[in-house]
Amino acid sequence: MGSAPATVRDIRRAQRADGPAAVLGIGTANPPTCLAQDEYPDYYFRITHSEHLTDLKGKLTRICNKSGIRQRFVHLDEQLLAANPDFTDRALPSLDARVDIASAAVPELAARAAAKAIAEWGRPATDITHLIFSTYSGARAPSADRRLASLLGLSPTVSRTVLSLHGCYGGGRSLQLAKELAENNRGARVLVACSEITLIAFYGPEDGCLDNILGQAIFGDGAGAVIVGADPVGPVERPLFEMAFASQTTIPDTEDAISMEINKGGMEYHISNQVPRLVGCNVERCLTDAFDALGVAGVKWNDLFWAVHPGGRAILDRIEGVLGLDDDKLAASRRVLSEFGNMSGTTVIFVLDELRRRRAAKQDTSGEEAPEWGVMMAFGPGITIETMVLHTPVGLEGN
Ligand SMILES: CC(=O)CC(=O)SCCNC(=O)CCNC(=O)[C@H](O)C(C)(C)COP(=O)(O)OP(=O)(O)OC[C@H]1O[C@@H](n2cnc3c(N)ncnc32)[C@H](O)[C@@H]1OP(=O)(O)O
Repeated sequence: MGSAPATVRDIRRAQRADGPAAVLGIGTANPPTCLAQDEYPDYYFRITHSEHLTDLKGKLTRICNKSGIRQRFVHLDEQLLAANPDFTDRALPSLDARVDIASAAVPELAARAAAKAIAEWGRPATDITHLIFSTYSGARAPSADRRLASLLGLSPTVSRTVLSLHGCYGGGRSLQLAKELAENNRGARVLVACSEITLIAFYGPEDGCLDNILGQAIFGDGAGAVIVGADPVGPVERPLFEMAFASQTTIPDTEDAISMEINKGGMEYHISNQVPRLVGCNVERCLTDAFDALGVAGVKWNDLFWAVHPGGRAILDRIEGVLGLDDDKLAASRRVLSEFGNMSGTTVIFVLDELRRRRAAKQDTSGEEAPEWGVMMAFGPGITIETMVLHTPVGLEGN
């Protein structure tokens, strides 16, 4: 190997970044059709020709009223449904048509979010070295990551990875993987893109299928993108959140609590009504383990900032209760739930975006310092809990 002696250890050291991975840009996007939550039961039962199922409509109305959601955005509008009437009946083989639509729409939505993240980051898209794409709508190869790379004009040497069917922890998982890539590859710039459209799992109401009624009440469509990299190059790159520690925990004996399955009629899912309790019983242990790993004891949860996946209003209530959080601590999560619903893995990226805006606004209006340390958490099938300890560089405008 040439004249200079180099050990594998030296090479390894030179390959790694010096500092922690950080979020360098965030972007989000939604499809244009906006549905008001208080009108949704009428809308859904009308477009699925199911007005006669009055008990189910009553149930959907009750859940919508308690969901903490004001509005959601969806790709599947009335016109698209009229062109694909089979989508209302999950017994019909509509998967091909759904996959056709999703294969175009999912990367296009991701591209809109990614363009915003790249613009905030400030460097050309061709400087992106890695791409991690997460979606529950993927059922083809080459898949949405390949299409997104083309839409954005990424380099042909970009290293691509797809995460499929991770559901609501897809965003958390992608960000942890991005952290590992950025810290282990000096100079790496990782684009994380999550894009979810509920079209793959849309069907009409059926007696005995209450999971669908819950899903109809809470899920929405959206895409989120984040640029992650270590050792930011100033003055162009400005770290929004540094990623201090990340872990994944699986709650034992909960395989059946949240599940998703692709069938001939689209994706079906099950969400146990025990999910808020199961998540609530396990979050504190995940947090304590994370801070123990950092060698920090006795953390007061109210001294942190919080970016929690708003899977449902009851999940946020439960977490707030078990951790004794002040009223405003989950405000970013509640706001995203209210304005967009649960967009599965994408949602936590919207929460990070909302959180940094709130922090900047607070600093501008009151001059009050927001907490320096915080936590991001996301939950999904498994039940899997993703935990990440975040740090905001002090004195940076916009943090
Ligand atoms: C997909 C992924 O990977 C990850 C995810 O995020 S999965 C989704 C996670 N989200 C959840 O699990 C939802 C959490 N639950 C909630 O937010 C709330 O329970 C809720 C908004 C659904 C209802 O609010 P609430 O305060 O519990 O009201 P409550 O009056 O007790 O219940 C209202 C109705 O919801 C129903 N309900 C609650 N959880 C349900 C569930 N998991 N499935 C079906 N119905 C459910 C109740 O049975 C009740 O029905 P009735 O009115 O007929 O009695």
